[in-house]
Amino acid sequence: MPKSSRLPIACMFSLDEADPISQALSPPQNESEQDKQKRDLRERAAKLASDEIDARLNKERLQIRRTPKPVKILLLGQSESGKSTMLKNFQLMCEPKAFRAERASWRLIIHLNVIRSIRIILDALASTTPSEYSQYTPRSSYASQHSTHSTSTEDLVSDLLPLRARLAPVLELEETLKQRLAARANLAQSQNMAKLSFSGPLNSTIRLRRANQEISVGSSATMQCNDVDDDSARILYERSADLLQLWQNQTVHAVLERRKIRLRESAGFFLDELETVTSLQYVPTDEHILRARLRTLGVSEHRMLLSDPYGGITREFRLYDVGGHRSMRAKWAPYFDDMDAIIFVVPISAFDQVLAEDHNVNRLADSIELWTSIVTNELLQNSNMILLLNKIDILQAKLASGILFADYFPSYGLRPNDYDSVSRYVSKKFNSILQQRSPSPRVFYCRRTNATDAQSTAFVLLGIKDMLMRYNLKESLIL
Ligand SMILES: Nc1nc2c(ncn2[C@@H]2O[C@H](COP(=O)(O)OP(=O)(O)OP(=O)(O)O)[C@@H](O)[C@H]2O)c(=O)[nH]1
Ligand SMILES: [Mg+2]
Repeated sequence: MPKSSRLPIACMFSLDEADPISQALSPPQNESEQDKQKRDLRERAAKLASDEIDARLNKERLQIRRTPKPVKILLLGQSESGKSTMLKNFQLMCEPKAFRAERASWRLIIHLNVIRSIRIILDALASTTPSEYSQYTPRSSYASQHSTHSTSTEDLVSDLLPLRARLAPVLELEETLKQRLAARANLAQSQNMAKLSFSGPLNSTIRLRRANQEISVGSSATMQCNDVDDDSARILYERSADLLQLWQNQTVHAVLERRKIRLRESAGFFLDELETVTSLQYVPTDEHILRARLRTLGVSEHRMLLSDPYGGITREFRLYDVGGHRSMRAKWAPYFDDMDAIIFVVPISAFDQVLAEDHNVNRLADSIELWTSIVTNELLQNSNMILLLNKIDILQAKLASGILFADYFPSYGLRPNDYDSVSRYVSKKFNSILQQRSPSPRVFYCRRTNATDAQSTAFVLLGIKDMLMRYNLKESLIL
């Protein structure tokens, strides 16, 4: 030990007797024996207190080091692939009470979804000339089973035109509902920015909406249905017979069929349940919430505490949901840093569709291109890649109806046009891109999902959660 360290404390800091610290640390001049003993006692007590504080700080530091890092998951994929629906499934699985507390808020969104479908129908009718109608022979099996209407031009004039006029108040409702929900979203967002609420020690969510859902929902008082919402619901209720008449009209189905508008496969489709969703007592079910369509703008962060059933360890999961529209993809990059996993959602049923933002681009081809850019990204090279081939229910229905996968992907060749072969082919395609293009070797984890089926999706998500929990725990022990 160097000699200087044996010097009295005052000497170690300064030899200058005019220095105020030296003066404060020096024993008083002419100190009596009694005062010296008192001073010694005081100094010993102070040292004891200081040692205790040090010990507590050390313990806390150790605890922080032992607490596993949060597991960070980024949901990626093109618009309408099902990212937000996957997030809803996570919430349903982890915090069902909070999820269900938001039920009432979803009613307005479902009403908006209904109005959107009605607008699509009325727009299609408006752009069809009376002479065109006479050529239509209904072919839809739905139409022939459910319709009570014939297809002549006279019927069109006597039925559809007055119907369109009667439905005008429903269309006017669209703007009112949008504005109301946007206003609430702003209010809820400012509240949520300030509020981090745990509803319990386990399986709870801190909802911190960084931004920008087109319309967001929440269970706060501001998001509850009120009298104004009841007025809108009443308009829909009063027009429900007209809505039903429109949806059951076989000319309508003939027009949609000829224009290749497949409403049943489109997002937020509720026209087959018009009576239920327009009833005054309507409260959305879990399934309806999963099927409701709400476009994401920007990025939102959702935190959940999840427990490991094997080790009883509780981990924080942070899920980031992004808007998948091409114009929003630039906002993803800041979230690439430090992600444990990417859940990449591909709407496999979209093999015969084009992007809403660019009608020259096939949606499945766009997903393949996007996947390539994600797996080759160096910032993400340490993230686990989880591929979800979603919307398998729609894929199955499409293939069964005779739509040929090979018509859109000629490389599929003469393989059977069935669900198993098509999904295996697509999965292999994504895997080969990962194996060939990833900067470092990575395991391919792929699942086929129908995100509107909560039970089967919960099973898939539980597997992902356990896998990530184990992986992340191992990583944090290495650290
Ligand atoms: N039939 C069916 N519909 C699904 C499935 N997954 C999602 N949907 C529906 O597809 C629509 C779009 O899903 P979202 O989860 O909002 O899509 P997104 O990827 O978040 O879209 P953006 O927010 O625009 O990026 C919703 O109406 C969902 O209910 C599925 O597996 N099957
Ligand atoms: Mg979304």
